[in-house]
Amino acid sequence: MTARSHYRDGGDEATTESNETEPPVIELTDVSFGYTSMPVVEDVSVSIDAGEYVAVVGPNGSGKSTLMQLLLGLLDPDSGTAQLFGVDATAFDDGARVGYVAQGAGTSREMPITVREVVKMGRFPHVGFGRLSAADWRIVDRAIDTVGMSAFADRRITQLSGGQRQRAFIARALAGEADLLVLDEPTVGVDTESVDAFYGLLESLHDDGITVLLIEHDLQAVTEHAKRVICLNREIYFDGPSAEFTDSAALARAFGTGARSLTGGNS
Ligand SMILES: Nc1ncnc2c1ncn2[C@@H]1O[C@H](COP(=O)(O)OP(=O)(O)OP(=O)(O)O)[C@@H](O)[C@H]1O
Repeated sequence: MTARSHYRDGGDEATTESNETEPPVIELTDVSFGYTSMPVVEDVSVSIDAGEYVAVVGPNGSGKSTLMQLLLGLLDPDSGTAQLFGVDATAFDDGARVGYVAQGAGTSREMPITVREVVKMGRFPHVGFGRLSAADWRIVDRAIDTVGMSAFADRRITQLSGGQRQRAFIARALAGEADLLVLDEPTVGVDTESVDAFYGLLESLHDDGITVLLIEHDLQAVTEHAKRVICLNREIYFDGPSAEFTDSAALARAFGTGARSLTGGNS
């Protein structure tokens, strides 16, 4: 039995089989980190299991991106431990299992390549830099179709809207058969009409058993869509079901007195 997502099987099965002995996808234990002697993440312990859909929220400069880099092994904790799929995050080397969509991904002008070429890169960990087989190309095209980008497959990535670019990079992760999708503020630059559709896509990937972890500034969107919320402001102020976050005192404590309600537009 495996806790890996069913996306690779064509998504026919709606649930993820779990194995009692499978380690959490992400496990941070008492992690502290500072760029200087001042910690920006302090004593953070978080465990995320396969198939969860989690949003990290917090005010500007509260350590959200730093936390993502710690759990992806891009930064080494000053103290505590960070594990990815049961392995020390900095030593983790099965990069295809993790699809990371950074903020502003694909906006560089040095990237005049098409959506299909971007998504094709998702196969490289599996085939090296060799030629893709017909089966690999089917996986690429299915990934593009899953994110609703078939009509734009030959469009240059630099000629897409913010939301379309996000979809292209999610497709690259799907082509790599990622089990974990990590997104840093994915709806920045996405027009309001497309935000719901974007969350619909994340929901369907979650239904396929993919673990979804995102940083989101839109608190309303978080409580509507993510299943679990982690509210960070150097330390964790709240970690629980998103439905319980709405009126949480933690919201006011983490964001300050101006953010007592989610309808106030604070972020
Ligand atoms: N490379 C760096 N070197 C030094 N300080 C940094 C670096 N990156 C971030 N910081 C500082 O660490 C703190 C946390 O930053 P981080 O980017 O993790 O916050 P964030 O919650 O993601 O912020 P935002 O919501 O504004 O993107 C901030 O005070 C920031 O200025």
